[in-house]
Amino acid sequence: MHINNILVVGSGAMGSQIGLAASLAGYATTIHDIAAEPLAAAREQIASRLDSSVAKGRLSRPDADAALARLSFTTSLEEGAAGADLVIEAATERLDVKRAIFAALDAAAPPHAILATNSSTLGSSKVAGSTSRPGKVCNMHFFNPALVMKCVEVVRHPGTSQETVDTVMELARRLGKAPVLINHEIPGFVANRLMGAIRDEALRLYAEGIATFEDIDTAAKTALGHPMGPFELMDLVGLDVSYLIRHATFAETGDPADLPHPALTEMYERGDYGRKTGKGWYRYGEAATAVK
Ligand SMILES: NC(=O)c1ccc[n+]([C@@H]2O[C@H](COP(=O)([O-])OP(=O)(O)OC[C@H]3O[C@@H](n4cnc5c(N)ncnc54)[C@H](O)[C@@H]3O)[C@@H](O)[C@H]2O)c1
Repeated sequence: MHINNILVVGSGAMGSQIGLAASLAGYATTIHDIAAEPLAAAREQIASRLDSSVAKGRLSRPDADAALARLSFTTSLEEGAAGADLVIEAATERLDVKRAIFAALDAAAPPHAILATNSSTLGSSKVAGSTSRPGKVCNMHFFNPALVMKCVEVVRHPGTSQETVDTVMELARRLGKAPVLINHEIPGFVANRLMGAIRDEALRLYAEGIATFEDIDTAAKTALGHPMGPFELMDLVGLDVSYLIRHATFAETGDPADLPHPALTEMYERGDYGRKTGKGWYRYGEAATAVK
């Protein structure tokens, strides 16, 4: 299926960068949000990101201007969906919100349009039933920051059609990404499960007093070539986010092994969320560099 027009729903951390990636790849792209403020902030951030790419010589001025001209912004879902061939939903991570969005998209988007969700934790089978086109629904899971990270996980639910999978994989390639296909929905998909396994082992080693968290981070970087240690990564992602994801996973699986590690719970309850609060495993100064 040929894609010309893309709608991105949600203009937050992920939606704004997914929208920019699509317009840079040449697609006429609309970004929608329920509120005008985040939409205006996204537009401003996109314009300044393009300016800085031009200043660094990574993008020509005409290409930056053309990318901005291919983007439009709207608070009307109906307006944004009307001409869309493919929608990437990147709104707040709440099932009720996403179900309502998918029902509205189903009513407003052309019958051929594919409806994908960028959700990290909700398999698309949870929203496909809100539409009359479950075969055209899947996860298209980008990583943060979406402009930079190459991986996109395309996750099919049992009813996703092969044409939908092929179209979304091809779109990801056209956005300059390296898509991976996940054949069955599983909490955390693949990349976050791998990351979770490393994080859990790091927490276990630390809690048993085998090594300090600083030394565990050092080993991950110097022996495994990871750009960041698991504790540094938890601070970057936000300990609150890690904590809430573990609870959401536990709610789905009922497996006590999926509950957050006690060290994580303790920090969450203290309000030490990592970089965003200035203290997590490490302490962060004004410039958000670790000062320990
Ligand atoms: N942040 C990450 O690292 C990350 C990584 C991969 C995937 N995701 C997924 O991306 C999605 C968005 O995450 P985010 O971090 O960008 O969140 P965010 O909070 O930065 O942005 C969400 C945006 O959605 C908007 N919104 C809320 N309800 C809406 C509605 N009904 N219609 C339209 N817009 C609505 C909000 O106003 C907000 O601007 C989530 O599903 C999340 O699981 C996030």
